Amino acid sequence: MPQDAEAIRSILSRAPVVPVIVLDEVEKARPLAEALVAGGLPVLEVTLRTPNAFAVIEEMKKVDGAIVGSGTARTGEHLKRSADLGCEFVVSPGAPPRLLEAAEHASVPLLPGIGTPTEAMQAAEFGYSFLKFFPAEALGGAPVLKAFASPLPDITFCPTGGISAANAEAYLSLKNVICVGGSWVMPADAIAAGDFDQVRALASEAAKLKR
Ligand SMILES: O=C[C@H](O)COP(=O)(O)O
Ligand SMILES: CC(=O)C(=O)O
Repeated sequence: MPQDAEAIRSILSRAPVVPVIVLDEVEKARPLAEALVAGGLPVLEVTLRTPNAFAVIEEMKKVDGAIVGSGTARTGEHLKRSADLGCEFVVSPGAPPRLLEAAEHASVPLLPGIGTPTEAMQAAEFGYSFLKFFPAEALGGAPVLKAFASPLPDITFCPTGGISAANAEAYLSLKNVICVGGSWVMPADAIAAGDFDQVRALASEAAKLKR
C-alpha cells in the first residue's frame, strides 16, 4: 500500500513543530510529554536511538492528547515494533528501498527522509507525497526546499536538522512545507535538570510559529 497520505497530513497538520526526542530515562518520558503537549505541541517523534526508546514511547502514549510516533526507523522490525506498540506514525532519516518495501506491509504510516530530488522522486515512485527533508540546514536549508517546489509540486516536506526558533519560519513560510521537526524545544540541560517548565515555555513559543 502506498503511504497513507491523509493520515500523515492529518498528524503533521496538528502543530507547526514536531519535537524530535532522544531520551533514555523512562521516568522523564511522561513529564516531558506532558510539558510538550501542554505547550501546544502534541505530535511527538521518539527516536529509536536509545536502549529504552520503546519504553519511552509506551510512557508517552499514556499522556492525554499526545500523538506518539517513532523516529530513526531503519528496518522492517522497527516498523513492526512501532505498530505493535500503537505508534501513530513512524519517521526515518532516509528512504532505502527495503524500508519502503517493508512499509507497504506495515499498519502504521511512514514519513521517510530524503536529501536530494532523486531520492524524493524515488520515494514518490513508491507512492509517497509527504517526506522528511534531512538534515535540512546542513543540506542548504530553506532555499533548497524552495527550489524543490516547482519541479516537485506534488511533494510536501517536514524539514528537520538544525532548525530552531530563529530559522523555523523561513521553512514554514514555504508552500511545500507542512511543519518542521526539531529538538530545540527540549534543551539537554533542561531535561537533565528536570526543568519541564522551561520545555513547556519553549513549546508554547514554538506552537505560535506562523505557517
Ligand atoms: O538528528 C537530528 C535530530 O533528531 C533533530 O535535529 P536537531 O537536533 O538539529 O533539531
Ligand atoms: C532525523 C529524524 O527525524 C529521524 O531520526 O528519524
